[in-house]
Amino acid sequence: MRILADENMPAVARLFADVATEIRTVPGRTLTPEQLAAVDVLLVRSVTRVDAALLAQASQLRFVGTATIGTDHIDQPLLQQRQIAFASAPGCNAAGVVDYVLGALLAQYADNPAALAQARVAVVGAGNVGGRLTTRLRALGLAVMVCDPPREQACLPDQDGVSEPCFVSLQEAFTADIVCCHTPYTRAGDWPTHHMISADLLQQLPLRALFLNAGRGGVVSSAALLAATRARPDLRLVLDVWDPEPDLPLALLERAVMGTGHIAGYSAEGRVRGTLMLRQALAEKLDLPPPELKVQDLLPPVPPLRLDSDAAGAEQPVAQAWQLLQQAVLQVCDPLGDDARFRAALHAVPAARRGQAFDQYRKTYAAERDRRELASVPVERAGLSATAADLLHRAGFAVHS
Ligand SMILES: NC(=O)C1=CN([C@@H]2O[C@H](COP(=O)(O)OP(=O)(O)OC[C@H]3O[C@@H](n4cnc5c(N)ncnc54)[C@H](O)[C@@H]3O)[C@@H](O)[C@H]2O)C=CC1
Ligand SMILES: O=C(O)C(=O)[C@H](O)COP(=O)(O)O
Repeated sequence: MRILADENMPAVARLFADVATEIRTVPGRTLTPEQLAAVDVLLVRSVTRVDAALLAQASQLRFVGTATIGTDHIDQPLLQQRQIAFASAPGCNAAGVVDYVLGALLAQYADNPAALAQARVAVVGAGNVGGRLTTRLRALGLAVMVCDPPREQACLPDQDGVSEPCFVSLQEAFTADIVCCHTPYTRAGDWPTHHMISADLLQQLPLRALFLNAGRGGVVSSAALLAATRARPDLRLVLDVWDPEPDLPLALLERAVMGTGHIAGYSAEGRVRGTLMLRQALAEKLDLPPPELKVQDLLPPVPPLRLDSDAAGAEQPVAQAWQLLQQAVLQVCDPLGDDARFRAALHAVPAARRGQAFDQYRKTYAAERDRRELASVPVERAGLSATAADLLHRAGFAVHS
């Protein structure tokens, strides 16, 4: 079986070696129809548009897998019509996105992290990512409302089987202090998300509200974000995804209080889990042996986190606990550092090479930034107050006594 994979697919050799006669890796953004001529299995990421043009010479193709949650880059009806099996990796990097959001919010409440607990949050799109985010924020004591009309109409419970008690409209979501957007990018259906969030809607946000998009850039146009922040300079934008990618307008990055290059889901676990899920799906669809390795076999163990509880000050247990949480989350997942590296990468090149710089930033991030999920990071309970240990546990850390 001949496998062609994106060069940024971690652990592909280890996971697919037993079922492949050949594994070739190539840059996903510039994949050509010729490269697919004698290929049985294609493994892609979000940067490869899998459509009729790309598959023009793929007469041998039996399976397409994308190691991503989003599937807007795949022509699924075409695959069905050509009887090519398809799999994505739903939920693979959802925990990583939630860690990123938590890090971004704690960084934005730098002076007084405990004040985050008082913020009213709206989560738009409450699937694998938004559902987990809602659970995590509520566990930390935040009031969270949820806007997800498809889920509301279908009376779908979240990934933990819980029915959402706080569904609101998009209009109402934009009365929150923090709006986090985690919808897919869709152009059809009852609730298409293409440019769903308008400049008018953004301008209805309360003073100094924060809008975070870690779903897909196309859900809100750059023009709308620029117009809204021109009219309302107090609004805070945290953007991980852009319209368009990779050639985003630098003017929008200048307006954002935090900007990163589509890396919210780039935890080491999330990326390896994505490849592993494709290996599992290939086994099921083509009746092959299942993979023998698990996520933990493919990653090194994580050393315990070192926290400086003295630096946080002990006079107020709740305030201290939030400061420790901020310290802990930002050590593991550092959106401020990611933001600085992103700006530096894009400013270092002329406009014509910005798209390449965007891709290079993501590639380097994935290869060099060993970002682990909070759930994999051990925290020693000794030396922590009961309040701090409890808060770290509720944030998702593996707190050990
Ligand atoms: N920035 C990053 O690194 C990452 C971005 N993503 C993006 O986040 C998106 C969401 O991921 P998941 O939660 O795993 O997807 P999911 O499919 O599990 O959940 C999406 C949710 O959005 C809801 N939704 C759909 N249309 C909506 C609308 N018009 N208004 C409100 N809600 C709507 C759906 O009902 C569903 O509950 C993905 O499609 C992907 O595009 C995912 C992972 C990483
Ligand atoms: O899973 C998704 O959907 C995402 O947006 C991923 O973070 C995309 O990562 P790449 O496939 O572009 O590396």
